[in-house]
Amino acid sequence: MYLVTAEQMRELDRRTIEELGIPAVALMENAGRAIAEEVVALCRRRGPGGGRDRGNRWSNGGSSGGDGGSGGGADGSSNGSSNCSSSGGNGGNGGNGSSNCSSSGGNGGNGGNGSSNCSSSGGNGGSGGNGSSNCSSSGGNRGNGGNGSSNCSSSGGNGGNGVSGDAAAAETARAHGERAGFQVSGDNALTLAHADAERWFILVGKGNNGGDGLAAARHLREAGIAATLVYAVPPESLTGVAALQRDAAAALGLPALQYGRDRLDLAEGSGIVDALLGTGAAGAPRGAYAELIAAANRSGKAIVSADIPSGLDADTGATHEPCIQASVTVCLALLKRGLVQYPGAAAAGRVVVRSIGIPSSLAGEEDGVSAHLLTPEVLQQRLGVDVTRRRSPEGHKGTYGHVLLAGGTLRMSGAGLLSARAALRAGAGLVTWALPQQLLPYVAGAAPELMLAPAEDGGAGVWNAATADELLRLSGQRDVLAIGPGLGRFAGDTEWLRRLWEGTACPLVLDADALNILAEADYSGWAQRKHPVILTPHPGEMARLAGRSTAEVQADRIGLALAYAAEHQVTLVLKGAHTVIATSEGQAYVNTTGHPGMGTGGAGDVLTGVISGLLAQGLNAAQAAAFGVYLHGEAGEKAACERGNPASLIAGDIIEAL
Ligand SMILES: NC(=O)C1=CN([C@@H]2O[C@H](COP(=O)(O)OP(=O)(O)OC[C@H]3O[C@@H](n4cnc5c(N)ncnc54)[C@H](OP(=O)(O)O)[C@@H]3O)[C@@H](O)[C@H]2O)[C@@H](O)CC1
Ligand SMILES: Nc1ncnc2c1ncn2[C@@H]1O[C@H](COP(=O)(O)OP(=O)(O)O)[C@@H](O)[C@H]1O
Ligand SMILES: [K+]
Repeated sequence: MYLVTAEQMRELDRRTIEELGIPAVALMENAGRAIAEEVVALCRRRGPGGGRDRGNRWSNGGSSGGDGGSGGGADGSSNGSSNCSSSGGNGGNGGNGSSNCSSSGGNGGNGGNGSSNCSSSGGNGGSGGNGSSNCSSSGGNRGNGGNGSSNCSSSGGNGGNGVSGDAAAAETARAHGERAGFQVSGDNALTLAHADAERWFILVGKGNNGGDGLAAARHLREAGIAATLVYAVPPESLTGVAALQRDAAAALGLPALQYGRDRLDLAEGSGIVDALLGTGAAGAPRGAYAELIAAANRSGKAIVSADIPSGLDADTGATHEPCIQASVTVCLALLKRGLVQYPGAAAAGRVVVRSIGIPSSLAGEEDGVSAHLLTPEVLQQRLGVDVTRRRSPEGHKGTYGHVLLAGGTLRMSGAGLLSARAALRAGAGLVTWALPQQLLPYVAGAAPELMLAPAEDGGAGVWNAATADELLRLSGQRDVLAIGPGLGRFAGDTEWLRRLWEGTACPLVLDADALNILAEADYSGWAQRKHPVILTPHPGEMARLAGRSTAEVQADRIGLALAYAAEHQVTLVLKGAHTVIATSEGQAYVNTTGHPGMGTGGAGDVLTGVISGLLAQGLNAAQAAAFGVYLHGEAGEKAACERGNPASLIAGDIIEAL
């Protein structure tokens, strides 16, 4: 899935309109319809008069996708769960909003709604794979299979009718399904059993985002939902296609208020569509926009944002003050970068990407820069990774490469051990851990699968500059050199690292203090390497490398990672929630796996080992970095699930879950 900036999106809009001849108003009409469908889907999920429904999932397509975080359910359900293997009992819901699960709904259950990376199956009468992605799913008899799913192998059950969620609509579908030869159904995506209990306020801005909201209001009216327009500016100031939408809404008699002129109490409604600011916004919301955003957040009502939450920087994920805190963001056409980086990702709630007639095939790399959400499809199709990690039947340990790890000191021996063990679990055939001599008695036997290469340390249990010769010698027979976990700093470390940088004929992975050494060196003057370098900084290390503050790094992670990787011709892994991988050729990948439980000492050392282990097996730098980050996050999710409470997750658990 592509990730675009506001400017790239505008260019795709322009090309669709000018080169394909699709009228702008048709795109807006589709946008409005998509937003209305997601409002209906949200109303179904929460029931009449429900409160806020905030979750955080991406899904691509269907109006019923992504029930993440809805919590609670019938017998044997796993709603809102993640990383679990579950099965719903009779009448249960299996796997709603789940991720990385194997789940199956029992009789009458729903299997795999909004799930990702799942194998799921709905039982009799269940729904399989609604809004899911990367799934293999199947609905049972009378089930709904694969609505809005992408990249799925899914099959609906007998009599299924592509409808989901709403019980009344499902009942209608069943009735029709049983009448052979004559099947009629209404517009199910805009059908809501309790529509008359809903009243939505549509906050309308001056630009095309406001136009989307106006179109949505008409479609909501069609679904029987009362929609009241709230203009942030005098309606007369709207222009172009947004003005067309304004006039259509007025002709239909939709009630309209103007902020600051008419009385408004958002608490009187059951939900809010935020169509104030989209990709055309510049800077922090001003005047009436800011006041409406603050009032919407205060109201406690569910908010569905059109395209992006108003107040969000669509490119960076930075949030202005104020910024809408949405339950659902209906992202139009292509996923905006700002929706996948924090704090924007949190402000967006659940993100649903809806197609509106702008072909994604138009998105390309004309300017040499592109960004993608890191999914199994991207790993396989764009990066050419065999995600099954198949082993050759005739393979042996020599087939899978040999990692050399330089790290660990007496005070930080665990970091080296974690890295080395993770490299083994990632599938490297052999791993040698080079470490200061004095550590040997303490770590010998801690991982019997490891080979240890003690380096002379003068009895202090720390590294010294003289060890470069020994490391150069050892690296001659190894496939990758990883430096950093538990390394510490020492006299002459800059020259030590320069010698390894210039003298090794294999890929290098640098982490922890190796990055701090690099940050202090002007390494642009070092000899160019023939073999790739992967840097794996956390935001603090990135700040030192880039000479910025940590806050500046976090303010535009994708942009900074791309710029740094291109300038220094390295593969960069900027760690943290939704880790960014940037390649020297101008590609960025934003990870989709991981868990807050991974914020624990040593988790990064494990990642270094995983990436090194993959490099040793012959993956190239981009493949190893991206797949390593993906697997590491997936293992973290699994380990968090297995621990019961994610707070108790420790780095070693991630290794065991690999
Ligand atoms: N065919 C298409 O084009 C399609 C477009 N689509 C939709 O259009 C959206 C982009 O629309 P857009 O470019 O009109 O900009 P948009 O975000 O509505 O706002 C701009 C207006 O807001 C104002 N303003 C700006 N910053 C402000 C601030 N900080 N505080 C206060 N006001 C501020 C500024 O007014 P000004 O200050 O210049 O008078 C300007 O007029 C996109 O996100 C998607 O939803 C889809 O329907 C697909 C088809
Ligand atoms: N909230 C989170 N969500 C997902 N991954 C996380 C989160 N917090 C930390 N991580 C991951 O855990 C690892 C922590 O690495 P790092 O900070 O280098 O730890 P250490 O230096 O202790 O080894 C990184 O891979 C990071 O992406
Ligand atoms: K918006």
